[in-house]
Amino acid sequence: MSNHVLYLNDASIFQGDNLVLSDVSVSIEKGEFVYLIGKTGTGKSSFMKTLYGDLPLQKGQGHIVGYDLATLKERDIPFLRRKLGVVFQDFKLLNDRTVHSNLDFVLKATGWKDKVAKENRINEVLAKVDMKTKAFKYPYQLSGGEQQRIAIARALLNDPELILADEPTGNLDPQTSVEVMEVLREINKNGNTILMATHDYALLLKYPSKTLKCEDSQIFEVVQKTV
Ligand SMILES: Nc1ncnc2c1ncn2[C@@H]1O[C@H](COP(=O)(O)OP(=O)(O)OP(=O)(O)O)[C@@H](O)[C@H]1O
Repeated sequence: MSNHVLYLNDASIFQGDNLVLSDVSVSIEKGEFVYLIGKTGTGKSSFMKTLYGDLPLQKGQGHIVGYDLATLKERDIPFLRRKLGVVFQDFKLLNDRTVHSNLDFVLKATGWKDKVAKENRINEVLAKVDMKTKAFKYPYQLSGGEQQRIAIARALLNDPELILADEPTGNLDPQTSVEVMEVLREINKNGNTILMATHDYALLLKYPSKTLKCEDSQIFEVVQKTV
């Protein structure tokens, strides 16, 4: 049995008719922490969108957490997303609900009914990001770094097989970026697989790990020099 959570072979990524990436052959194994880098406009977000079903895979093979991207149906997408945790640069929390209610909303939407089980799960994920004391706060009462921790907690609710983080530190200052990165690394050490798109080369140098680069319509693995 292979340990791939993601496997693409000779895949092409399109935005409409516009070919963004071609000949994409990459794989991610269970437990890996993988960076996705590349200049602006080289296709990082398009790649991520293809992985969570926002863009169709029109050419080539792609398998992610047990789903075949080439034959993915509209009705499969919510189920695919339950097996993925997605974290965005702009957090995407619901501002009119408390942290607790943001998390409860996702649990309800993904079929959790038992009240005690929901409370336990909310407490567990908040503990993982060190935010247990902030459950009653509204997102606008939190700093950017704290909001991103909550977004990470939300991504963890359904114990995802792969976390896709699209520039999760893009809106944060350098010190807060390091703190959020420490949270992601801790989660990775505890067994979660993470693919993180970033522009933040300081983080790459500080925390070297497998790195994929988008350039000239291709994705390839780069060998990093450690410092
Ligand atoms: N909705 C869209 N419709 C058409 N073309 C798009 C769309 N979104 C992005 N593109 C194009 O696809 C290419 C890749 O964009 P993408 O956003 O994936 O790059 P990126 O590497 O994530 O950039 P950034 O680092 O700025 O977020 C660009 O040429 C962009 O203009």
